[in-house]
Amino acid sequence: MNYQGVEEHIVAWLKDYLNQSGLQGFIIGISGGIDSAVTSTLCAKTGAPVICLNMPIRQKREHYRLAAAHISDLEQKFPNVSSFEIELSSVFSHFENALPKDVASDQLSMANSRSRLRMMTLYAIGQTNRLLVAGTGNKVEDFGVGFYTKYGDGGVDLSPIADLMKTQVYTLGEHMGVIDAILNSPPTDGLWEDDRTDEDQIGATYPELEWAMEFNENGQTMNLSERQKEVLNIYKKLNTINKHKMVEIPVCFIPEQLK
Ligand SMILES: NC(=O)c1ccc[n+]([C@@H]2O[C@H](COP(=O)([O-])OP(=O)(O)OC[C@H]3O[C@@H](n4cnc5c(N)ncnc54)[C@H](O)[C@@H]3O)[C@@H](O)[C@H]2O)c1
Ligand SMILES: Nc1ncnc2c1ncn2[C@@H]1O[C@H](COP(=O)(O)O)[C@@H](O)[C@H]1O
Ligand SMILES: O=P(O)(O)OP(=O)(O)O
Repeated sequence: MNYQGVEEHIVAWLKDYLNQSGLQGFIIGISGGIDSAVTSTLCAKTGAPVICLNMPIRQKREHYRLAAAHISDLEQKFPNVSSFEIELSSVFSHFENALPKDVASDQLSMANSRSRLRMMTLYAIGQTNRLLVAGTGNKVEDFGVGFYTKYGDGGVDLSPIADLMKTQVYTLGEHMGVIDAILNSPPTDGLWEDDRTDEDQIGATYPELEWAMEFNENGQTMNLSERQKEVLNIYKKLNTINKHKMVEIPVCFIPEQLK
């Protein structure tokens, strides 16, 4: 892949969309992971105003530090980048306390609620400052395994890196000078009370999932190893149960004779 060409293409695409939208710039949540680091760097390169938000929710110290280090690096390199830190832990605790006990103790529901609280915050600050919310999803997460929160980190205005596989996002990040600490840290959604990585949750690495996505799309026939069969099963299962995130919302159309 021609990474310089890809960088220039995405930056031009962002500028073009921004011009057509009539808004002023971009806002992005920064987690300390590679996707938000690359997306924010691409947005910064448009020269338009960019706000980076660090939004800890009972965050692991290490994730918080990585996000802060990336934001500081970007602010030093680009005068059009500014940032806020919005501590959401107490808001999240109030929300938890307002919910029925069985919901508040449902870890998956609460993990996704963290993501939705961040989405709400991005749109609040974005609207006041006339900014587009930039999405950070990549191709294998968004269109392969659907590994994101519906209307959480999936609730965005535009998706600059959604046609790049996760491994390509890493290489683009390296090409654009994203800090080593982020390039070297394992992907994690940081939505849980423990330290689980994406690989722990999914049961396969991103390179394995990318292989499965391509294999599945190309309809190849070959002898598969036991591990390849296992990975393909994981991929197909997630792709199927999360299909609803990859298609348009079903609309109940009213037949003409009933109108
Ligand atoms: N990028 C990341 O690494 C990242 C970011 C956020 C979340 N995550 C992970 O992604 C996962 C998200 O969990 P999830 O997918 O269960 O939550 P989700 O909220 O994204 O999707 C589940 C919801 O979708 C709806 N739904 C389910 N089946 C449907 C169907 N057939 N048709 C229409 N709607 C349907 C229901 O409202 C259900 O509650 C978690 O494991 C979380 O840790 C990863
Ligand atoms: N702590 C965070 N602060 C700001 N934005 C965040 C934070 N954690 C996550 N985000 C945003 O959500 C997406 C997806 O995050 P995952 O870590 O992959 O779940 C991330 O790219 C940020 O934009
Ligand atoms: O979306 P991010 O930036 O949190 O990246 P990752 O999922 O690799 O942690």
